[in-house]
Parts: sequence; structure tokens; C-alpha cells
Amino acid sequence: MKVSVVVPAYNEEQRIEGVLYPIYNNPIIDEIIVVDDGSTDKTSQVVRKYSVKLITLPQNNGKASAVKKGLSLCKGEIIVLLDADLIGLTANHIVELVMPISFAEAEMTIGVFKGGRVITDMAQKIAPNLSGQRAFNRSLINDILNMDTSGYSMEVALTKLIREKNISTKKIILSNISHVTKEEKLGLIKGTHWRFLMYKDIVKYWLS
Ligand SMILES: O=c1ccn([C@@H]2O[C@H](COP(=O)(O)OP(=O)(O)O)[C@@H](O)[C@H]2O)c(=O)[nH]1
Ligand SMILES: O=C(O)[C@@H](COP(=O)(O)O)O[C@H]1O[C@H](CO)[C@@H](O)[C@H](O)[C@H]1O
Repeated sequence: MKVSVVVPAYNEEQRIEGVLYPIYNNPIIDEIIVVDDGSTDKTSQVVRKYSVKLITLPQNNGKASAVKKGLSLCKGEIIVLLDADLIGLTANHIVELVMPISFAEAEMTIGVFKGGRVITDMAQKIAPNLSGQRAFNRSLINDILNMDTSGYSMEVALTKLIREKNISTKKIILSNISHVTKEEKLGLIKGTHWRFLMYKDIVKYWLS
């Protein structure tokens, strides 16, 4: 089965190679689409060093719309979503996310960090359903594209969709992987502000 990987990226020039390098040119992956969500840094320039498809959006519209743009263009029968700021990603993590889908054990897998860093392990233990690392069957793509979601409400919208449509899921432990937190990327004040905006998107979606 063909595998597409979609990576939304906003101002990830310093981190995105940590995601592309381990997986580009890998025979298990047929297509990698990076959606540069209106970055103001050199994200696109860095991505162009790799043989992947790059979509550059003219302005920053938030993670959900970047992911949807990638989904609307990808061709795989199995689709993998990855954040652009992962630390310690390996091709094996992709295999672990994809296998249960290809063996029809689940329609969607949700990757949960373990053994990476305490801070991100803890966050994912508390809220595994917020994970941006997933694989799913193409049969779900129209439902996902039709979700009324914006900003950081992508994962919470997926959780709602899973419940409503009774989609079978499987949690996959991803070992020795982490991501760069907002505070690490942006500093304490700006990072906390973005975190607040993220939770606002999530709560707003739940209340809608
Ligand atoms: O407006 C945005 C904000 C984030 N992202 C991307 O969405 C993913 C998750 O975002 P972030 O790292 O901010 O979330 P966190 O993992 O810190 O919650 C990353 O690949 C970001 O580059 C995006 O495409 N557009
Ligand atoms: O793990 C979490 O609590 C949040 C916040 O991560 P940071 O510590 O701000 O990097 O990250 C996740 O949630 C976002 C909203 O659902 C997703 O978009 C991210 O992909 C995911 O990493």
C-alpha cells in the first residue's frame, strides 16, 4: 500500500531537517508533502534541499488548514501526519504507525512518545489524543477534510470524529522521540502565549 507523509510546518527552519532527513528517500514512503504554513523564516529553503513535495502557503493560517492542504493533495492509501519539530524520529517510527493500518488492525494509529524527554512524555501521557503523529486509512480522508477545524483544533476534531464515526484506533508507543516545546522555540513569554492560544483553539472547538 502506498504511504504518503504530510508535514505542516510554520517557522521550523531549525528543526524540520530532523524530520525529513530520517525519512526522505526511504522505500517504505512513496510521497512526502511539506506544507509551509506562511513561514517567515527559511523553512521552505531548507525543505528544498530534500526530494520532497513542498507547498508554500502565502500566509499563516494555522496547523489545521496546513494539514488539510497536504491531505487534499496526497495520493497514498495510508497517510501519515508528522509534526515538523520532532527530535529522534526514525523510519522505524513510521513503520510502527503504518503497520496496523496496512494489516487492517485499526483505521487510525495515534503515536505516543515514550523515553524521549520527561516533559514531552508526560504531556503525551496526560493527553495522548493531542498527538500530531498519526497514520490513517485513505477511507477517512473525506471525513477529515470536511471537519470544521482551524488552528490547533485538528487533533481535538479528530477525537470527536473518531467517537462520532466509531473509527477504530490503536495507540502506538513511539520510543525515544520528543518534540521541541513552544517555550523552547519561542522563549518563555511568547511560548506561553502560543500555548494559551493553542488551548483556546482546543476549548473553543469542544464547546462548539
Ligand atoms: O500556525 C501553525 C502552527 C503550527 N504549525 C505546525 O504544526 C505542528 C505542530 O505545531 P506546534 O509545534 O506549534 O505544536 P506543539 O507540538 O508545540 O503543540 C508543527 O509542525 C508546526 O510547525 C503550522 O503548520 N501552522
Ligand atoms: O503535547 C501537547 O500538550 C501539545 C503542546 O506541545 P508543546 O509542549 O507546546 O510543544 O502538543 C500537541 O498538541 C497540539 C494540539 O492538539 C498538536 O497540534 C501537536 O501536534 C501536539 O504535539
